[in-house]
This record gives sequence, structure tokens and C-alpha cells, in this order.
Amino acid sequence: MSTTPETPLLDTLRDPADIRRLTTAQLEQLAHEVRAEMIDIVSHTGGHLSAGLGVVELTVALHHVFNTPEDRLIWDVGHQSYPHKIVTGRRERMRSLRQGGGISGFTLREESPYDPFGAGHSSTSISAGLGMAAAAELLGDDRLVIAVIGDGSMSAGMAYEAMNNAGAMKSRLIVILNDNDMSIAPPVGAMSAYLSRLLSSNSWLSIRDLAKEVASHLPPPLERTARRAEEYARSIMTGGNTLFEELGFYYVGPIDGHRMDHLVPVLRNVRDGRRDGPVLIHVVTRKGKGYAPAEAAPDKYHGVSRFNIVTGVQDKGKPQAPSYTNVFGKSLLTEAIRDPRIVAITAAMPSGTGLDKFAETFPDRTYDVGIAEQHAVTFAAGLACEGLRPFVAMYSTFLQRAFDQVVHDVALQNLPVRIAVDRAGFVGADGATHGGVFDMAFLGCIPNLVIMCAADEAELARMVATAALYDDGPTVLRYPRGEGVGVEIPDAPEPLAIGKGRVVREGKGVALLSIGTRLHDCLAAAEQLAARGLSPTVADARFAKPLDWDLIEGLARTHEVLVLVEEGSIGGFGSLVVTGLANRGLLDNGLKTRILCIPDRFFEHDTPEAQCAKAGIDASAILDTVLAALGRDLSAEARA
Ligand SMILES: Cc1ncc(C[n+]2csc(CCOP(=O)(O)OP(=O)(O)O)c2C)c(N)n1
Ligand SMILES: CC(=O)[C@@H](O)[C@H](O)COP(=O)(O)O
Ligand SMILES: [Mg+2]
Repeated sequence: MSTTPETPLLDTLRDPADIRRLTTAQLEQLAHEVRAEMIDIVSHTGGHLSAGLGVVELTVALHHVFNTPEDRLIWDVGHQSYPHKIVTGRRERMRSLRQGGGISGFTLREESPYDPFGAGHSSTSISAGLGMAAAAELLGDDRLVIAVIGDGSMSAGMAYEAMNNAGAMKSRLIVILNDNDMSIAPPVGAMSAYLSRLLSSNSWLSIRDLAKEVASHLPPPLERTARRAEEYARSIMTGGNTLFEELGFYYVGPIDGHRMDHLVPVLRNVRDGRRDGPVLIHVVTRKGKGYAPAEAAPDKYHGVSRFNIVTGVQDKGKPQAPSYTNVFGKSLLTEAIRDPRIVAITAAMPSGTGLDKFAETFPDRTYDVGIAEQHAVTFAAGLACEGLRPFVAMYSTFLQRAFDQVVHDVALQNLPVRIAVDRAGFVGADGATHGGVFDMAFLGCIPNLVIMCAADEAELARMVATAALYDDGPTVLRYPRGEGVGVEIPDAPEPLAIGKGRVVREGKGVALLSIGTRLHDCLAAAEQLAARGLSPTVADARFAKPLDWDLIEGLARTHEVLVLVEEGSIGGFGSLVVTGLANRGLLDNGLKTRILCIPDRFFEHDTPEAQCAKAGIDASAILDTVLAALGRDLSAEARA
């Protein structure tokens, strides 16, 4: 790699091997350029900003010291991997970030050999890294495995399960704890407080780092003595062993994650040093580093829309209607003002779930449990046992983590826990890792659950009111990401009759029965069918459990075609309906029944509309399905 002072280093970079040849000053220069490039990219595409900005120096230092991709570098969650993508051959393609067919916003194995493990959900990196390290040992490979995990992600149980195992296995795994004292929101919990104490009781590593440098260059016996002395010095400084040391890790830190001259020697030391157990390097960084608006408000710049670099103002567009999240938050607050037994639980997503407003009004009745979805659900079960009315608000995709807790701790004991499932359905740019597509299938099979799906924001307000009053067992309310459809929201939402759907458009011949917000595509398809001389009935099931058999049986007996439409995977609403129809003998007389649900594959990032079109659950797919079921010539219809 030949450079002149005028040539940006980033322009000359082919792959990380080039980074390995740079001097410390050049590494600093490269970090500077990567940061500027990342800000420019995200200002055009939107995406995760402040987390990536905080790890620019760390990214450059890691690729400088370690032999990636032969050494495995795993980023937990992956939302901070943009600098990594920029320096691993994806710089140009980053301009297509999170767009259909473009670069993923998370690490993805199929995207690059430099992404040895895909992510999106948090706290998987230590487990995956431990598996890779164990495989390397078993296969006799000399490679190193480095897992980078944030302080927020360290609040999840899985991280501790993995550390517990790593310490016992004496694995050679290297864990880098990227401590920026932030999750999306400010971090919570005893672990976070512990990390702060660890920092305040430790000076920066530089002096001890020097001691270790010396130690590693001494012959073995002396080296051990020197190490012991250094460890002793450290335990005096921290007032005892760190939690990580108790778990069997060799703890190094804290070190300043923005100082290349600190990072590089420490990483080198760890690379070349001991091989008889896992190492944890405690790196301290600043979320949003190097971009003033993000540094000032790392939570607001965690995930951003396109923005003006100079002003920092994000282009969020003009909302046409309130988001479902906000409607949920407001509705719950209204109920809670009336009912002191209502409490709210979030797993590290107060603003994402709309519970931030609830927390402002009722701080004592709000619990942010950290990234701990399993615990959140069982914690809610405990609250319900004592007569409270807990609402656990969680994204559909993260609820996947708590399946057994819903089954074993909530449903089996028929506890009145309310589970608010946000981001249900396609979520767009976050792609397959965050798609809320499985909840209907994995919840629909659990006894005792009442499952409601909102077709619009007024329905959601009514569902919150319904759940607030329902004490006979657990309830689930499901609603999507994004804005409502602009209907008026009643001031005093009337609770729904449990298990009762509604006919929205009376017709004959063809019945479209939807659940959730697919209703609007059914209505649009009905208009198009009407233009072709048909008069479809459109109904909103409202409840996936219990199903409204009066409604469904009526539709089945009086129509020739029944199309079931949902924004969820195979095995959800449609399967529940068809199972019931079959067992009631309602399919025996030739009812033409079709299920439009999300097909049996993963859908990558795109707009939610494009995802629905690709999945075949939009208005045009409904239209085609009906015409095909009626045996009408689709190509002739299209020509008409
Ligand atoms: C299982 C799971 N729950 C929630 C989230 C949402 N989430 C994404 S990033 C994040 C905060 C992570 O904090 P930290 O690990 O400290 O990383 P930072 O953003 O501070 O770099 C959260 C809660 C997730 N990705 N996975
Ligand atoms: C990385 C992560 O899991 C979150 O930051 C997520 O991207 C938030 O998604 P929303 O924008 O839907 O809140
Ligand atoms: Mg953090």
C-alpha cells in the first residue's frame, strides 16, 4: 500500500491486511477517516449511528492486531459493525445499507468472511465465540476468537451462561467488554453499577499495561512471578478480584478505547500472551464519539433516519397518524391512572415500546429489567401472582427468547400477565433478525392465552382496555411497527367482547378474513374485486385465540371462497382457523380455502411494503388468490 499525505488512507485500503502494516499514527488517521465516512453514509441511509461511532478506534485496532478473518471477530448485536464493514471490503456497498438487496445493518455470515457470526439479537457473542474457540482447540487450529460485547448486552443471562462455561472450560476465548455506560437507554441494574464501580476504583491501564509488557518479555518463571505481582497490584487497586476473575477470566483493564496507543499494545499483549484461560479486556468508550449531536444524545442517535450532518436534524417525515407504539403507551397510561394495580415492564426498550411516558408518570410502577426478556416475563408472572396487573411490552422478535417463560411460568399457571407484542409483522430495514413474524405461530399453540391483534390504532386502544380488565388468564395484544392508519382514537375506549370478531364489509361469494393490520389490504383488494363485478365480504377476526367460531362458521357456510390473511408465519392464525374448519367438517363441502401468510423462509431487509409484496400477503396477492380460486383467467383479468 503506497500513500501520499494527500491520499486518504481509506481510499488505499483493500482489506484488513493493509491495516496490519500501518503505524500507530496511521491507524489514528484511518480511524478518523472511517468515522467521517460512517457519519456520511448513515446521514444518507439512516441506521444505527452512535454505537458504531464509539468503536471506530477499537475496530481499527482489532483488525490491526488480529489476523482477521482467520482469527474470528464477533460483534455482539452487530448494530455497531458499520466501521468493521467499511474496512472489510464493503465500503462502497454501505451506501445501500438496510435497503432492499443492499448491505445488512447487522453482521451476516453470507455477506462476508469477515462476519463469522450473524447477529441482531444481543448477548450471543460469547457463546458463539466459545463454540468457535472450542472447535479450534479440538481441530488443532491456532486461530484466536474475539467476541466484542457491550455493557448493555452484558445484562442478558446468556452472557453469564457463556462466561460460566468459558471459565470452566479454560477456553482461549478473548472477550472485549465495550463499556460505554449506555444501552439504547441509560443502562440499568446491578451489573451496570458494578462496572461503574470498577471504573471509578481503577486508574487507566497504562502503567499496569507497561508492567504486563515487561512481564510478557521475561522468561517463564520470572514472568509468572511478575504477573502475580501485577495481579496482586491490581487486586489492591480494585479492592479484590473482579467478578470476571471469579468467573475464571483474566481481567485486563480498564483501558481507554479511543486511544490507539493504549489499545494496540494491550491487544497485542493478549494476542501473544497466556493461553490457559479466557481473557476479558474492559474497554471504555463513548457512545456517539466524534459526532457532537450523537455524543450529546446517544440514545436519540442510537437508530436514526437520514439526517443533516451539520445540524444533526433527522428527516423523520411528517407523521400522518400516531405510531402504534405511542397509542399503546398512551392507552396504558390512561388505564393506569384509573387502576393502581397496573404496572409496566420493559426489557431495555423504554422508548421503543412507548413505556418511557408511562415511566415518567409512574416511575415506581415501571420496571426496566435490562436486556432480559426471559426474566421480564417471569418477573411479570410473579407480579401477577400477587394481584398486580402487569403489562410486559416487548418486540415480537425479542419475545422469541421468552417462549418457555410464557408457556411454563405464565400460561400453565393461567396468570393474568398482559404481553404487549410490538413490532409484530415485518419491520423493514432491520430485516430478518428483527422480523416479528413468528409470534402468532409460537403463541397460538399455547393453551390459556387470549390473543388479540389490532387492525388499527383505535382497535389497539380498545385492546389495551380489554387486557387491563381481563383477569381470567394471560392476554397477548399484537400490533405492528410504524404509524396507524389515521382513525380517530376514542377517549374512553370500550373493551372488546373476548373472542368476538367483526364483519367490516358485507358481501357474498368471497370472504376475506384477516387478522391485524392486513385488514386494510383486504379492503383494498375488495375494492378491486368489486371493480371486477364481485362483492366480497371482509371480516376482521380480532382474536386469534379464542377464535370467533360463530363468525367463521357463518362465513364458511355462506361463501364459496374463504381467504385467510395475516402478517405472520406459517402455523399462525390461518393454521388455527383451517384446523378448526377441518375438524368441524366445514371443508368437506368444497369450500375453497386459502391461507395467505408469510411463506416458509426468512425475508431480508427492505421496506415493509416490499416485504409484504414479496411474501404474497398484500392487496394484489389477495386479488390474485381470489381470482385464481374462482378459476378466473388472471392474465385476461390483468389485461382488462
Ligand atoms: C435480545 C435483544 N433484546 C433487545 C435488543 C435491542 N437492543 C439493540 S442494541 C441494544 C443496546 C445494547 O447495548 P450495548 O450492548 O451496551 O451496546 P451499545 O449500543 O451501547 O454499543 C438493545 C437493547 C436486542 N438487539 N436483542
Ligand atoms: C439493534 C436493535 O435491536 C434495535 O436498535 C432495533 O434496531 C430498534 O428497532 P426500532 O427502530 O424498531 O425501535
Ligand atoms: Mg453500551
